Amino acid sequence: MKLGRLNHVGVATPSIEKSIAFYRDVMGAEVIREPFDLPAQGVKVCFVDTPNSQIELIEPLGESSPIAGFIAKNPEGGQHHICYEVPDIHAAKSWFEGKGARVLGEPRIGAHGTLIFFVHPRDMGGVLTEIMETPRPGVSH
Ligand SMILES: CC[C@H](C(=O)O)C(=O)SCCNC(=O)CCNC(=O)[C@H](O)C(C)(C)COP(=O)(O)OP(=O)(O)OC[C@H]1O[C@@H](n2cnc3c(N)ncnc32)[C@H](O)[C@@H]1OP(=O)(O)O
Ligand SMILES: [Co+2]
Repeated sequence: MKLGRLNHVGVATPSIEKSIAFYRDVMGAEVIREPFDLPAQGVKVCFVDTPNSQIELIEPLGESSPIAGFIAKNPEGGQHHICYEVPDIHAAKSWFEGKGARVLGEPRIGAHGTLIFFVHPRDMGGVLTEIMETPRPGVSH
């Protein structure tokens, strides 16, 4: 497998509204997209565009949010994961499993509307890693 484009850096926050204000007023982010809920993934999401990638702000949504534990340990929030693009999500899943890495669950639809999965941080040098199928041109995400 060839290292693909860094699609986004996931940043967990207890308050997406406060984080939007930070990226707008301190970091000078021009375009702030509207936050949206991803109940199936247990997060509220807001993408902040950078010149060459995105910051994905994520806030726990619901009791069983997968980031509730992270926010409990890091009440101010913090860098949570990184996401790379791949051309074929299923081939990528087999690749990581073949390398003995723990793929967390089956591929599912992520915040860009394409299939994603996560690889356990303990198998990735301590970095929770999201793998995402590259959005198809002309398909809105
Ligand atoms: C999918 C929508 C959107 C998108 O981009 O499309 C998103 O990205 S949503 C992002 C939120 N969803 C997820 O993160 C799903 C995958 N994550 C998980 O399944 C869990 O967070 C998991 C398994 C990585 C950790 O679960 P939990 O926090 O409940 O377990 P522990 O606290 O026991 O942690 C186990 C072990 O991992 C270390 N850890 C936990 N979180 C992270 C992290 N974000 N980065 C690095 N390391 C992390 C933790 O310190 C523990 O280490 P240990 O040495 O065993 O103590
Ligand atoms: Co993500």
